[in-house]
Amino acid sequence: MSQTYRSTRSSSPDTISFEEAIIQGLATDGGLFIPPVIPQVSTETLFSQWSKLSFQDLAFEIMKLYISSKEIPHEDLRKLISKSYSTFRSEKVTPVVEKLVEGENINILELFHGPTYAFKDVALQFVGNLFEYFLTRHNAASENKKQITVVGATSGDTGSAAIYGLRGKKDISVFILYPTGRISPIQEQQMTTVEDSNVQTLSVKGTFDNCQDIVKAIFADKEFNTKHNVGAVNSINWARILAQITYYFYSFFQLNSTGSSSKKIKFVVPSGNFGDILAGYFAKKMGLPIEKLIIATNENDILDRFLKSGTYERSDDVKVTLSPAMDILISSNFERLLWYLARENLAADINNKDEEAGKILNGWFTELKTKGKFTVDPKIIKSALVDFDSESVSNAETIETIKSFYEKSSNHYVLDPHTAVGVTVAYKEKAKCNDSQGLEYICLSTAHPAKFADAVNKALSGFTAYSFEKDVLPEELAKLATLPKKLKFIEKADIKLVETAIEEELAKMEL
Ligand SMILES: Cc1ncc(COP(=O)(O)O)c(C=O)c1O
Ligand SMILES: N[C@@H](CCOP(=O)(O)O)C(=O)O
Repeated sequence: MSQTYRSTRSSSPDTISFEEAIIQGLATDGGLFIPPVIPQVSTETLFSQWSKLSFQDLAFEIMKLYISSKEIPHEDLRKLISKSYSTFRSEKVTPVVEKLVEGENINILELFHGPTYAFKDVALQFVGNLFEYFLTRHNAASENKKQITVVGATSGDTGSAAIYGLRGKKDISVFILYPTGRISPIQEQQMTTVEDSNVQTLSVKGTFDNCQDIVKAIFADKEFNTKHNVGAVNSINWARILAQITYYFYSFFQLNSTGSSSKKIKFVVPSGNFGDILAGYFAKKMGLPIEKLIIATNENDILDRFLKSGTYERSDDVKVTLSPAMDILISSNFERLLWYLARENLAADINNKDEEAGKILNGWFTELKTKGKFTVDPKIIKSALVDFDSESVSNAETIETIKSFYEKSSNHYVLDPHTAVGVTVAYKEKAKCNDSQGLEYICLSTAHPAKFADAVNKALSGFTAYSFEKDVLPEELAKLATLPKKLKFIEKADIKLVETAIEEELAKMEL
């Protein structure tokens, strides 16, 4: 089994180790690191062994397939996993709430039981501990002490999850860029009220895509990167995707532990940067018999448009929606999927398939940069549609679903607006497909509703029995409003302004 990594844009046969891929974050050619070999798991192993494991044991079985024990000995990997999930409020880490509406096959996979109440915690608690592990080991063995400057972009959730994963960690500083006024008040409070001196938030006048572009440009700035050892916490970092694979297996087993072919499962995933659903693609390719992965987008629907037209087109017109964490125009991780699709469909008959796929991807992404779009061979779309389907959802539909789900579910279940986008898509998919008997939908619930008071109250304030403070808001989040905020404004989405701010703040930090 190969446990090495290569860039999606590389046409060289060279590969790098897991540690290099994680510490480097983004490849110097602008590509994302991927494992060219996806490990396979037999049906026998899945249903006679893995289906009985706890979340932590399952995470260990999956991760050890992607990380050589020469890099992280198994005992250390187990400890890293156990530490990472000890901070979760649910014993199951990511529980499935089954059939909330009587007679309907919609199940909710709750991914928000970590420290910051969003799915990002599942990966970022692990990533924080992984950075610490690699740095401590390096610094103990070398006279050349290393420090990492983590620079991340957020549309609201990655930022706080990264900060909570890395706060107070030795030799690591964290800078998080977010678009001013485009995240929810609680998300901003979560990020800006952390007192640890190694953390700084940067509120940037612009959109999430501007922030993400600046982060990628900082990685490409050789001088700055070499001087500061820039690290990635966004899902450009492979460890983010890896850690998310576990909950696809774990939730599948919660509904179908025997592998019974009459119990099929479709996953519906609210998508923006395509990191969450990409983990589902890896689970499927490893052998988990997922029927379909359904991409659910809000009105920022580049992914849905691509699957329907074959043209990946950047627009500058980001729509402000009620699911702001998905207000994203360019989905970073889509590039990873395209690499596998290009290799399978356009390089199948070539000897050096990996290198050829890299060449193709490089061509597409150069076109995206110069012409604002690229179009793929119809074979790519046909192949993508074997694993994926997609739908987009309007603000009005989002509100309607929060309302109707509250009305008809047991215990008046409150959906956050991102989860509501997914649930709406599940209903659309049900109406569109002639699903077989026994088919179940697992809708990923990517955030706690308390993080998005505006949308939730808009949908539910008409119900006399409903109270946001009493029914939705956890005490831990309510308290944040009273704490002092630490943030720095960046007047323009400009890389130089951001680099200067980082250097000014770094000089003040005692790492
Ligand atoms: C609450 C929430 N839902 C969904 C998404 C979309 O996930 P992804 O970017 O991995 O597609 C995000 C942000 O990434 C999010 O914060
Ligand atoms: N929705 C995200 C955007 C960043 O995505 P990432 O998964 O690449 O970190 C957020 O909440 O910040």
